[in-house]
Amino acid sequence: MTDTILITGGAGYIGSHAAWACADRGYKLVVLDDLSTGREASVPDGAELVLGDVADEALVARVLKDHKPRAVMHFAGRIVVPESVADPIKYYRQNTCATLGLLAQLVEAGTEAMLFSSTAAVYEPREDGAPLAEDAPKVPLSPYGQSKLMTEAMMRDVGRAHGLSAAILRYFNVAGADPEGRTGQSTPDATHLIKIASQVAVGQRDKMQLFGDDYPTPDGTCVRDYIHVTDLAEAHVLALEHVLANPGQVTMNCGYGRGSSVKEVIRAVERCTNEKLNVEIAPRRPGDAPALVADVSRIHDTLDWTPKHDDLEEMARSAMAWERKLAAERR
Ligand SMILES: NC(=O)c1ccc[n+]([C@@H]2O[C@H](COP(=O)([O-])OP(=O)(O)OC[C@H]3O[C@@H](n4cnc5c(N)ncnc54)[C@H](O)[C@@H]3O)[C@@H](O)[C@H]2O)c1
Ligand SMILES: O=c1ccn([C@@H]2O[C@H](COP(=O)(O)OP(=O)(O)O[C@H]3O[C@H](CO)[C@H](O)[C@H](O)[C@H]3O)[C@@H](O)[C@H]2O)c(=O)[nH]1
Repeated sequence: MTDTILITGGAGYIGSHAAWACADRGYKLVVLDDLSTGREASVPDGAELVLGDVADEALVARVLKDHKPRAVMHFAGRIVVPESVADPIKYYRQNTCATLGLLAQLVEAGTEAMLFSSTAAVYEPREDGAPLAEDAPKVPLSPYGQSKLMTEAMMRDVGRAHGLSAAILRYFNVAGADPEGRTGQSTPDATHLIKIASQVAVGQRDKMQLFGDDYPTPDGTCVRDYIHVTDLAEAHVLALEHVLANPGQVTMNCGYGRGSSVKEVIRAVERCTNEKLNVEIAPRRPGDAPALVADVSRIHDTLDWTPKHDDLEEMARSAMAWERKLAAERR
């Protein structure tokens, strides 16, 4: 019998890519999403979309009873770092507390496994940009990162006590869009570098800002480990199959283990169009870490995962194609 997977936030950027990856693999899907930042058209054909709040425990209980998913991939949540600094209650409520309710319902329903979207924002950034292994010190700079770290702790305790298997996936910087153009990053006011630079490259924005060129990094701009969302989605399918076959808990960084500076990203986007982007040097953005690069030993030791899109230009090209598609839809 085909396994059913519940995907919370499956209409969102990363969740919809993971949903398509699961659909391509033949899983039956139920997506629970309130469409607060998600896009209904990004949900794979054939997946059942339940409109609602993941914090609504009665609704979650009903979905679990009706569909009996073998596992849940939990993407739903709030993701804007500066907003979390201004409104921490929202982040602890919608990320941490909502996930506590979800965990309670998963235990009640006897669901086998849960995958959770965590983040590199849980780590204490290193000044030297050295790769961060999963056991590196955790000192989140924002309530967003803290809300994710608290959720990780809850998952471990609940998993241990009640036999809920768990894969905690700490994403580094996710970028790009589905190469088949089925989904992409669709939030109108997204703040992510590759999305913004792609919008400038396709003429949807006049200019962009580069936040800080005086960091203690090789070219003075922040360094990040950018991972193509399609490779990340594939890692989810493999992590799902890993925890279903090997009950227990695993925490894995998701990145390529290579840092790129903001200037390098901008140059990669420029190479896609052979045109200079209009970039303004601006002050540092509060809360930005100088460098965040993943140590990816564990994910490679654990999963048979071979990234296929490890290329900044490819990320930028797919993001640009998606921006053009979104613009055409708006016309
Ligand atoms: N984008 C990144 O670079 C990044 C990096 C690290 C971790 N993450 C994590 O990955 C997950 C997905 O991020 P994303 O970039 O796809 O964001 P997104 O905003 O595109 O997706 C979130 C989805 O969840 C839905 N949602 C939000 N709150 C909900 C609620 N209470 N009930 C039901 N649905 C709800 C939204 O409508 C949306 O479809 C988040 O948990 C985020 O913290 C993202
Ligand atoms: O218009 C822009 C946008 C970004 N940047 C810079 O580009 C780098 C990357 O910024 P992003 O906003 O793309 O990504 P962040 O590293 O801030 O954060 C992302 O990755 C984190 C993990 O590393 C968290 O998970 C978070 O949710 C996710 O948004 C930063 O130095 C930022 O200052 C610019 O210079 N100009």
